[in-house]
Amino acid sequence: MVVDALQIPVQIVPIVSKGDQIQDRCLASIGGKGLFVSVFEQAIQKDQIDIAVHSGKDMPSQITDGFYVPAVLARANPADLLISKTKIWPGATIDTSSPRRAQLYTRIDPTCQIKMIRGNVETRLRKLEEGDYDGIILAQAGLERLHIDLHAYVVQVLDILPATAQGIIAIETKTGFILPKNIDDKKTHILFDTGRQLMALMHADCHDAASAHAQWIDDDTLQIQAFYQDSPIFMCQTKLDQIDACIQEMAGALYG
Ligand SMILES: NCc1[nH]cc(CCC(=O)O)c1CC(=O)O
Repeated sequence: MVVDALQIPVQIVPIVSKGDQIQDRCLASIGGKGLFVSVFEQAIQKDQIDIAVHSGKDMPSQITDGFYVPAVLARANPADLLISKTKIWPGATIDTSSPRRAQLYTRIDPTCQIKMIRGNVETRLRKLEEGDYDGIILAQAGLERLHIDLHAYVVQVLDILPATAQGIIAIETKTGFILPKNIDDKKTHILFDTGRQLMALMHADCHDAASAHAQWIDDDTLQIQAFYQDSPIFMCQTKLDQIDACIQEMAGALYG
């Protein structure tokens, strides 16, 4: 997608990050903030690559000094999906390694049992097939990008707050490097920055049961929703020039 947008000859350098090796992203127990991005930052420093392409939601809330995000792509659908073999029932066993999904799904079904399985999407779907658990929660955007065929499953769009920057692909590079073509989706970039700034103010990232999710209501109004651990979902609407005040207030209420 990024290569298409840049419209210049690009050399793709595949890099396996620690997160990929462990085959599970943002797993709280193996921790280490920015598991995904640090290896890419090292490759940029060594001039092995010019830019890194990340899933925005896997990036730490604050970017490493000396790096910046010159562009994000237009956001894909940020929804989370609940995938199961048959319609899910109260008390079902649900697979997720995301503290946010565990916290928010438990609010929908307090009798559910959360199981944290390691593995990529294929492994998880196979284990669902084999009956290791009854349901699995995954991001719609990721499933669509991987062209995973879900027609054999029951798929339900979950009414839970998505992760900060879910569905947003972000480009990272070192300060001073200018992209040969401006491919930034400005409106998505505002959502990206707003959510991440609020997460940083809450001292939270994807290892925490927390999220700050911004969306456009109209051309110059944002809606921001956020929660931290067992707090309710806080919501505010703000005009563009008041975003900062709005997230300061929300952070104060959520992370006192
Ligand atoms: N936590 C891992 C992760 N990081 C980005 C995506 C794909 C969705 C996206 O780009 O936002 C996924 C998979 C998932 O959460 O189901």
